[in-house]
Amino acid sequence: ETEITWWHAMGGALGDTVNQIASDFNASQDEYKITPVFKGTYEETLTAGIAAFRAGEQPNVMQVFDAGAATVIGAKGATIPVQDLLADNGVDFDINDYIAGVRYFYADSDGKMIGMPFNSSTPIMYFNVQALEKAGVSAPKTWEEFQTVTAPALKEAGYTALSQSHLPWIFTENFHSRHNLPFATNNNGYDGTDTQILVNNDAIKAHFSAVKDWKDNGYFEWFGTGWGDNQTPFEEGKVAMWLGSSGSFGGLSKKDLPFDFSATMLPYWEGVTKEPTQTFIGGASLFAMAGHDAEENKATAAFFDFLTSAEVQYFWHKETGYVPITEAAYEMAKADGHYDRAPAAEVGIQQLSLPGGDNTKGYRMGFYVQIRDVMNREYGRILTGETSVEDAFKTIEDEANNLLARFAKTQG
Ligand SMILES: O=P(O)(O)OC[C@H](O)CO
Repeated sequence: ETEITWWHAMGGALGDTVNQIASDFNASQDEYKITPVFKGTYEETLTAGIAAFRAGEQPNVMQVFDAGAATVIGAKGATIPVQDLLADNGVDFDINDYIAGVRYFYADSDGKMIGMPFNSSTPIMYFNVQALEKAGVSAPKTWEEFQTVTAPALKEAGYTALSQSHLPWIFTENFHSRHNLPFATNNNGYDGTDTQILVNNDAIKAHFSAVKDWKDNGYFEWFGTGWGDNQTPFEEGKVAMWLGSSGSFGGLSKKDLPFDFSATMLPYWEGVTKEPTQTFIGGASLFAMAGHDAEENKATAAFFDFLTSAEVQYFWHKETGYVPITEAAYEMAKADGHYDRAPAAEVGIQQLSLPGGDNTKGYRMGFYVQIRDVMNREYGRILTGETSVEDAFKTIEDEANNLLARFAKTQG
């Protein structure tokens, strides 16, 4: 039996599902055994993986989140492109089996898939059904509706209207995609590494000015950069609407919440666009780390083959809320009546399937994890009144461009 390891960042209910998939794989055959190891947050898992690679102790499979993708894809020799791994080990692979939104996010500039899409999500709006009923409103489609109708009514009914769990992901990266606005030069970073960020623009500055006003009016609360810090007040029924990941659906469903919840698409600014576009995938993918022998690589390929089967993908989607990454798994979910039973479970994939544009496929920027740190620091300073929106975005632009220039140098 060949043993392989899988480092991941899936805690709580997600971790239970990861363990279940690993056990099912191990039980499905007797040649290979995979051991999943929880390594903490996405950031901690990436840091641990890079350190392990430098020490020659890397796992066979490493989960890398969206923000770390450019860095890992750019680290030549650190991973085996998944498309090569599968072909070398006789596993059928057709990129067109994957839904359009996930096909090229973890691919190189030639369209070769480098990372195996695994947990693909998108940010959506969850809401407390009874809170909205009490306030006599429905979930807003636009931010204009939010600030003029929904939030004042919810405040009157005794609720903070909104919280969110990831300002860079939801209010920055997907803000640009939802409004089809360019986020970086070079085709949002996909066409080269001499890229500059385009985050210092009027639309997002107006958005953050509005968010600060909402906070000052008691319509919005920011509980810090921690994901759970912002989700918990929603679960407790204090905050009526919460922007989180479609991958939070399963965890919320398994909790005994004191209200019914549902979900809808991420609002947009009608003043910015009358034709809102799709968001792009978040979450993470699995990379096959280089430096292992042929038998272990064969085991990794077998595991990826198992993982991407329609049955396993549908199980993962149903349990967690991460979107089905293959057309076959999506069809299986529909045929099984999953969305008849839980309509909110389809919101993520529906939002990913809205009309797209030139700027809706995400971004490719190296050292982006550090760029998010700069954003989080500056956004926190905006919300606590320590800096102005204007100064914060100038700082983010300058520091991000310095990081991008440093990354470009590492790429030769
Ligand atoms: O919470 P997830 O897994 O949907 O990931 C959200 C973001 O994409 C993380 O960068």
